[in-house]
Amino acid sequence: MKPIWQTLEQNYAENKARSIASLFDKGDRLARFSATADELYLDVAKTNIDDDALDALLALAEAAGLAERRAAMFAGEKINTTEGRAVLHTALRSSEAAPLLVDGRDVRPAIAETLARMEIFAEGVRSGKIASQSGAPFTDVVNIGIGGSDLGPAMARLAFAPYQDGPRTHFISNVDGAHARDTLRGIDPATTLVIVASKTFTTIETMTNAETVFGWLRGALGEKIGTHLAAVSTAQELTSKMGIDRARVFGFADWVGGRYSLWGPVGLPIMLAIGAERFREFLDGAAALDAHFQNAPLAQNLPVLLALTGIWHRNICGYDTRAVLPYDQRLARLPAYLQQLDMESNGKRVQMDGTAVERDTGPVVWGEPGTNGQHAFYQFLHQGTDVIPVEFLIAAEAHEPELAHHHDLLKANCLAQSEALMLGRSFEEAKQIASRLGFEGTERERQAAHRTFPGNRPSVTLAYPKLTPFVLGQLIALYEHRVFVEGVVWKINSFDQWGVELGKELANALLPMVQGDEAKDKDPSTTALLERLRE
Ligand SMILES: O=P(O)(O)OC[C@H]1O[C@H](O)[C@H](O)[C@@H](O)[C@@H]1O
Repeated sequence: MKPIWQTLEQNYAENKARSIASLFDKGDRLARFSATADELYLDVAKTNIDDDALDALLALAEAAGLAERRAAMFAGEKINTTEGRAVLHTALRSSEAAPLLVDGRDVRPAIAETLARMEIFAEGVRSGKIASQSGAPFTDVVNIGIGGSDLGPAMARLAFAPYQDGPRTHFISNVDGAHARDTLRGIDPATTLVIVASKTFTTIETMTNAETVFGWLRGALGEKIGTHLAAVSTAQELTSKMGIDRARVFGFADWVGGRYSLWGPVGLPIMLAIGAERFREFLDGAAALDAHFQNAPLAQNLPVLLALTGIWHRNICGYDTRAVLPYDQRLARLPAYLQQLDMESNGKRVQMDGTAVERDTGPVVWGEPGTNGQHAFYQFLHQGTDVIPVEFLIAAEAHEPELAHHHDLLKANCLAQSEALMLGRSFEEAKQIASRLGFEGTERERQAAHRTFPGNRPSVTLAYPKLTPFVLGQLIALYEHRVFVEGVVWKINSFDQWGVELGKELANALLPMVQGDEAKDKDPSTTALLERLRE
């Protein structure tokens, strides 16, 4: 593998200062540096990756055994080796019939049965057949969950606003009582359905919020609140302990990672909001991308191209972060969703075999919708001392035909930003601008320096016809597989998350001290903070 990394490093060392725009002079760059998968179009041409570098990156993926690892994942092999689990979120959206065995048992019947139960429940609630205690239809759904049991449906809820024809959906995740209090304000408990979503059903934030929200329901409905409850979990026995009727519990298996779980019961709030048919379209989009990932040649494979671009920027160029900038207000929560998907999956420092990683792994992922970001941090993107590779997302068409002029502005801005990042503005051009503004002599030079854009800053663009359920399904699956491919090249386990455990343990130990016990065995900084935070 070494020579491939060296080839890439050498390529970059020789071409670091080359203009990205000049790469378009040679041959049909776009034919190689763009690809489509059903409704998605990916353009990675505005990067400093040339033909030789792309060849080497593709060789890197091959040498890492990508094809075998991919086959192992889809076949249900236990590739999450620290937890001894298969990784089969793809099975939740698959319509294939051939048996898929985990520990010798076909997992497909249970998936189909749960999806059918979810559909009956969701359509029952939406039609009013499954109603509140008083018989009135449910008007609101409150989902209580955190991390993977929150971010997916919360992100999709915004994305699917134009399709929302069911009850309103609300999300309580943070253990901060303010989240529960502010979310419940203005909602009527008499017509609210509460879903407790937790893979493990032990997460302290979710259990605490559930007790609080149950109390809120009891205050309005009396002790019997069962008709207002549902649960989503892998731990069915724990849901019964909380008094949730088995018929209202939607289970899934431990081979669905929390941050990969919105395709199954964790997606129940989405199904309630947009209906079973639209939810199936969402699954179909993801399944289409799964098929593309498995079958398209690596050089035209969207997740592979996106991952290799990520590896180039992270490992070869040394960029620490990547910005995801959706020019789509309804994808406002996509960056937060991707932070968990990407950073919890690939924020790792040891390889599968327990030895230290050889290269930097996942970058910081962050972002905000365009055009809002333009008026906040884009200054940094264009003229800051760090280079930040950017990923733009844009739809050809909006859901508001009567506001088409808004969408035209959105598109023009998105394209302008990738162009400006790549082309920049030379000192010479800036001097002409300064002249036109009336500056002369050294003041003209000084003003021009501030108005110069270095350019040569890379970006990729994902374009799609319209933000439909099918397209969102494709998009999310694309990012999932991108994370997978990067993880394979880095030889890490993208499916565990041991890094979240220590804080949880220490919080348990600190709770009694926060509540008044003497601070014991704590460093002076923590002890002083404990004193200060006591009410
Ligand atoms: O769904 P739950 O079991 O409640 O877990 C919620 C979240 O908490 C954990 O700490 C993990 O880091 C996340 O991956 C998970 O999604």
